[in-house]
Amino acid sequence: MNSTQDKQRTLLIVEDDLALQKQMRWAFDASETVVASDRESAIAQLRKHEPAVVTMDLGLPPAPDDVSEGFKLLREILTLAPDTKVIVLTGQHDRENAIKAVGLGAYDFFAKPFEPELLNLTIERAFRMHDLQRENARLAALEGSPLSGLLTRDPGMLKVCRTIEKLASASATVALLGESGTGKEILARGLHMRSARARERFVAINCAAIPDALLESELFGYEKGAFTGAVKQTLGKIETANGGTLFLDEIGDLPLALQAKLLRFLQERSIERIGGREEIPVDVRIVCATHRNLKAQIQAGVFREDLYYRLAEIVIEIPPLRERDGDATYLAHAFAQRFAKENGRRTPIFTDDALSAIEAHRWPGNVRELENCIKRAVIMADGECIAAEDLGLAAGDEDLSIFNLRQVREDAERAAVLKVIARTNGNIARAAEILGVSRPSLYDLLSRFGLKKENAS
Ligand SMILES: Nc1ncnc2c1ncn2[C@@H]1O[C@H](COP(=O)(O)OP(=O)(O)OP(=O)(O)O)[C@@H](O)[C@H]1O
Repeated sequence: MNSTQDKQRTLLIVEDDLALQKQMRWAFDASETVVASDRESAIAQLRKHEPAVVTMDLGLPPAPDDVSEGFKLLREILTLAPDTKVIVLTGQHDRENAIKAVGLGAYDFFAKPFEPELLNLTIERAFRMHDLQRENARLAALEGSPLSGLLTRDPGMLKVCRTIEKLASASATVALLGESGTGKEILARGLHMRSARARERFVAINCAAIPDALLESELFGYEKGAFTGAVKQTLGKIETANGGTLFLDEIGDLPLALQAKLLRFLQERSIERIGGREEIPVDVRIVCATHRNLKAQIQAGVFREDLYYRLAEIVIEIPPLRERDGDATYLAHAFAQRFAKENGRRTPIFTDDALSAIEAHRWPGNVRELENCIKRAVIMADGECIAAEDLGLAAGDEDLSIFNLRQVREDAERAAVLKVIARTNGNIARAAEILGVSRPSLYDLLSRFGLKKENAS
């Protein structure tokens, strides 16, 4: 967290006049300043420090009297880091180039010689604008989730959402397979809301939560007097969902006798209430879900194969939370914001060790477990921070996975180094520049990964 904040306050000064460079560094000491005196070193600094704001002279070596090198640098900065706020310093009567620079995407311009106080104000404003844009982008990402109420940034999960969107208009029966708490119901609702049936009802029934003896009447309904206690005619969930979508959760727990009855309904598309004689046509779209392995259940003889093929016209596998890149911390922030708002509190900040613990935990209960964990932490946290101990996650678990995370980082670093070394044909100076590290650091990495060449230059 802190390192990101520091980065956001970094100012890059590109100035070839070393005396002026020093003066500027001194004048703008409210920010972390880094300097460069030509285009190449400026780009290297940009990659390394990711400054939020850059001030740059348009006249840069090798032709300080010309603006072409300056414009080239401006274009490169805006291509590499489009959010950077660039303030261009021009000659006293150089309106034309100033306007051109702003046209290319510079944030503002200033004529030289400048008054440090005035330039400082513009720099401050640029930092604020940068922060605001970041915050807006973050909020937009929160709101612009692919399906209503579903938050994710993981490519695998985004793909699932796109599939759901595509399938919404079709009438095919969809089976959602995934561990408990992975969001199967949210996805089923998303499918319904995006379909032509959205104005009709979405009816959910959890086959595992209702005793077998009651499940039949819950699904199919009954006529008055059908059995003791049947005091009035009652519609079942299937009929209630007529015109809309029926979500059969935990379908793997449906008893065999009811499997036969459900299969008949799927074939005939009509039902008979318990104790009734009438065939009632029902038009529903079926979405079912289970955390069980249906194929294994078929093998074991507890799930009908013919029903499986009726239900699983399209199968969507939902990845568990531990396999979604970055989603655990992303969701943790979103839930903390939501629960804090609901409790009239300020959104707490996660400490670094809390974030590491969230990343490291395996989340066997998936998003539901994470949601409950953050809800409790928001209530338990004393101040404005959520620390690792507020989360109450098992410590042993953590250590193991931190080891794994390190491995993941190391693998990613190794892959990046290898790729850049290959691209630059072994040119260490160039590779270090692209990777945003110093040459000695790159040598260290090469030897750590056993990639060091004897005569590396
Ligand atoms: N990607 C997500 N973004 C936000 N909230 C989510 C997400 N996935 C799940 N949730 C929330 O987590 C909880 C569990 O989700 P849901 O009931 O859809 O899971 P499920 O897979 O159907 O679980 P089960 O198999 O136990 O019925 C719900 O409160 C839901 O709102």
